[in-house]
Amino acid sequence: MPSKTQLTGVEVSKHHTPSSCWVIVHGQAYDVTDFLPEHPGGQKIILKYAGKDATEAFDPVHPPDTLDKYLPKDKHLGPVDMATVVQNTSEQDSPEEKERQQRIKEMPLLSQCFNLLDFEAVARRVMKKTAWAYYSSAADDEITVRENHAAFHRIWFRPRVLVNVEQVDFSTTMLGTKVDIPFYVTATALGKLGHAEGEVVLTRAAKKHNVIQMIPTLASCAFDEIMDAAEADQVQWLQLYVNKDREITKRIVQHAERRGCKGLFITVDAPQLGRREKDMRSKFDEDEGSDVQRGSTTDGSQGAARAISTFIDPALSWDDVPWFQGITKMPIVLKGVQRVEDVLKAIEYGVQGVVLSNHGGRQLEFARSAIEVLAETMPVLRARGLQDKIEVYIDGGIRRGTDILKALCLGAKGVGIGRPFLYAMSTYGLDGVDRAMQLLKDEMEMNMRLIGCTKIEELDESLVDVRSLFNHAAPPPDTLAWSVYDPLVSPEQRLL
Ligand SMILES: Cc1cc2c(cc1C)[n+](S(=O)(=O)[O-])c1c(=O)[nH]c(=O)nc-1n2C[C@H](O)[C@H](O)[C@H](O)COP(=O)(O)O
Repeated sequence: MPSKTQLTGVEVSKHHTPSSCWVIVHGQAYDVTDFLPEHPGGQKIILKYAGKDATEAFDPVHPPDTLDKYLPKDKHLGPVDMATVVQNTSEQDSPEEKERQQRIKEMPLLSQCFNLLDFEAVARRVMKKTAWAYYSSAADDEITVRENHAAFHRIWFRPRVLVNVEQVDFSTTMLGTKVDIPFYVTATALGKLGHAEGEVVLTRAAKKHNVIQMIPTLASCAFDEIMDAAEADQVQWLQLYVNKDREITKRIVQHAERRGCKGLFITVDAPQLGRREKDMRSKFDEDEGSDVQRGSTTDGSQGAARAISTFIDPALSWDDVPWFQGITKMPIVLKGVQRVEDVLKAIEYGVQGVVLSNHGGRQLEFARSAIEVLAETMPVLRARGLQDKIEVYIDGGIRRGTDILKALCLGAKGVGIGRPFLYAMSTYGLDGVDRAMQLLKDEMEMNMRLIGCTKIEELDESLVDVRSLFNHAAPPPDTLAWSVYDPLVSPEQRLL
């Protein structure tokens, strides 16, 4: 029997309309009637769970403290006797979900994943449709996301031989922090779409391998939750989407600095989030809204991306850089720079670093790969004696130790890796991310030996052949167009 102070499922279920809307989250009932018009993810998603348990839809995209932060105390109605709540099992009972559960049972052993793409193959088979769509999607025809990977295959090595490579050390520093290997976990939003614990899984793996984690603005976990999950000396950076309301941005940046973040990565390639059609197609439910910052309404029908990003300020410009330098002492890095002219400008403005990046192909379609922009940039900086004035990182399409080595030979300080760690987390949890990072370490050690180097400082452009890198003769296949192309004369007609 429910205790006197507990609400029952029947009582909550009576409040399922826009004029009286209660939901249950983590066993607590909330009156969200007045909040409906303010919900950044739109009203529909909440009304879909009106009078019901909304926990499963709520968790992937809202940090746990969201309701405490945004809902007045008098709307917190108290505990619900969950034994009296009728759970919505329609999705679990669907044939698709049953098939997915079967594929999960048949997953390969973790030890059978030998490279980062193996995790992607498993993720594609076992992840929920919405989660796979959000993580894997990229802009428009997904040409750039494939170019990010393909560009590395247009670079060949010129290895040294007869070098004593018995002792190999690929540790380095990033913004002054010593790391065991020159990659970091880059910012990727909505970690709980792939794993119930979200970004804190990446925090734990980053600690184990002494690499840096970049905390996303749009994380599923609360920022403080991710900082608290780090161990004493573990270094984390903050990735920032700049809010139209600069007071909110200032609060976020100064809080991150107080908590000990060691770098501010301002995302500059997303004045508006790109058009990611896989994400849109997966009918991202407007109500899975997101922990967007206040003051914006969203159009959930555009998939997760649009539903979580209308707070981002498209007016952000170079004029804002001095303002940021005035509100924080953290090193400032511009994430999403895509041409050498802007790297030179970043040096003029005195920022400490840039990430050459096209956002994993999720933003401007036909943006060039970061490795190609790197190969364009570093010779110009060296010619002007500016190569030590700024730390240059790249991300996008890095899947092998050799990709990391090519980037460092061309002058990168380090690289960011996104999707592979999401897929490893979504399939095998912490063990998956741990193995993914170890695989990269093993590949780095072997390939450092094979190119005849023992330390990061020895990696230079003489070790790579980039003659075909700038040759776009064969861009990634335009699969979408070719799949629907209707030739003027069909092959059968041609035979007549
Ligand atoms: C895969 C992924 C990437 C996202 C990402 C979410 C996902 C699922 N999100 S997004 O929702 O807005 O697009 C972010 C983000 O929050 N902020 C950001 O700066 N970059 C974001 N990125 C881009 C990311 O930081 C790297 O630039 C990109 O992932 C590198 O490419 P790979 O995935 O191939 O390693």
